[in-house]
Amino acid sequence: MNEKEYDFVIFGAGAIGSSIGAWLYPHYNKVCFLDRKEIANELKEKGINIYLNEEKDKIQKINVPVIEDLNEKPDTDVVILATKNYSLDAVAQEIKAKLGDPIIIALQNGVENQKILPKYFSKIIYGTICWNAWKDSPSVLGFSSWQKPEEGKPKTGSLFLGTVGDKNPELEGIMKNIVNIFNKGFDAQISNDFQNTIHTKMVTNLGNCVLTLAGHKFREISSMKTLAKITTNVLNEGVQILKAAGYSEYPMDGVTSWGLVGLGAKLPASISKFIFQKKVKHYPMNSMQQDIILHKGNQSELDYFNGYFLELANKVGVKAPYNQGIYDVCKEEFAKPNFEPLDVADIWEKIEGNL
Ligand SMILES: NC(=O)C1=CN([C@@H]2O[C@H](COP(=O)(O)OP(=O)(O)OC[C@H]3O[C@@H](n4cnc5c(N)ncnc54)[C@H](O)[C@@H]3O)[C@@H](O)[C@H]2O)C=CC1
Ligand SMILES: CC(C)(CO)C(=O)C(=O)O
Repeated sequence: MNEKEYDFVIFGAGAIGSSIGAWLYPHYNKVCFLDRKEIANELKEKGINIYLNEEKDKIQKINVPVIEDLNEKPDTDVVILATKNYSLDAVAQEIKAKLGDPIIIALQNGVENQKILPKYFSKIIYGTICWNAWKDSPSVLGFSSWQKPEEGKPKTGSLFLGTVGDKNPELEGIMKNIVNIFNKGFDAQISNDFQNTIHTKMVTNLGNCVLTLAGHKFREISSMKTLAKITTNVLNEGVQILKAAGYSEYPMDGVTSWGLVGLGAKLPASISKFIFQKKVKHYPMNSMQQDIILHKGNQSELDYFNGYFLELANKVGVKAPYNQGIYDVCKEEFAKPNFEPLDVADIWEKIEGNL
């Protein structure tokens, strides 16, 4: 096949941008990373040091090309946008001003990017990420793969790419070429049903804020049963909202299935906590825990996940008391200058009145 050789810039060398780059760059070298000065400098000096799960003894160092400004790469064909949703508008303006209208691959969780990016760009491919990654420092990256082990194949993550709206044959062709390039380094596939793909993934993201609020993995959890009960009900409401809004499930390896969510909500919490515990092992540290607890920030994607579902619930007339309660508590707690995760019993006390 006659493969087009695109020049890629990964805009945002955080957990997701760095994992994609670390998997791809050794097999396809027309890739460079862009991040803020301090992060860029550390990456230039130390490379990306990547490990799977807790296997820090098997860390792999990959030296990668890094830039601090898009003006250093005026011939960029494709920008892989791997920033959070809350940075997206400013970043889109910068790309527009410096590169015009390149091909964009948007990797955010949620659908806020579908509102923002079409204001600036005409060739947008969206992605749904099926792995969890975190940064111990700008140059040290851990990830958890959800892939079943395959003999002789290193584990990576899986990425589902798709377009939204009317199909544009040129963009579909570009997407196929990009998938072929990505497959040199990691598993990428095309989803012909992108809205259902990203909405299915977002159900899992509804739990991000619960685990952040409760400090899962960061503090003692006084009742795993209560944490499981809250999280499972938050996710189950998400499934009911999506069904009422006409979405259907798009199964992806590692992404919690709607059947399992429903079962978890139906079973007594003393049993569903075991399903919950097994599942969260896939997500050692979700992206919101990284923002709020690890990096001690007060910006998060709460509004683009639970906030979006609450708006949808309102539109389709579905009640979502768990999501509303948790959203309200997170809004208040995450805004505090020195957020400290709450005891799960206190979270329960704050939300149970509204259930
Ligand atoms: N971390 C995870 O496990 C997963 C994350 N996601 C989603 O992927 C998206 C990216 O998440 P992460 O990689 O975790 O975020 P991150 O916060 O680790 O990385 C974002 C990077 O973008 C950089 N950045 C932001 N604005 C910039 C600017 N103006 N100029 C230069 N660099 C800039 C930041 O410095 C940071 O290094 C989010 O929407 C998240 O929800 C999806 C699945 C899993
Ligand atoms: C890994 C996962 C699914 C955890 O919820 C995620 O998407 C995130 O961290 O934002």
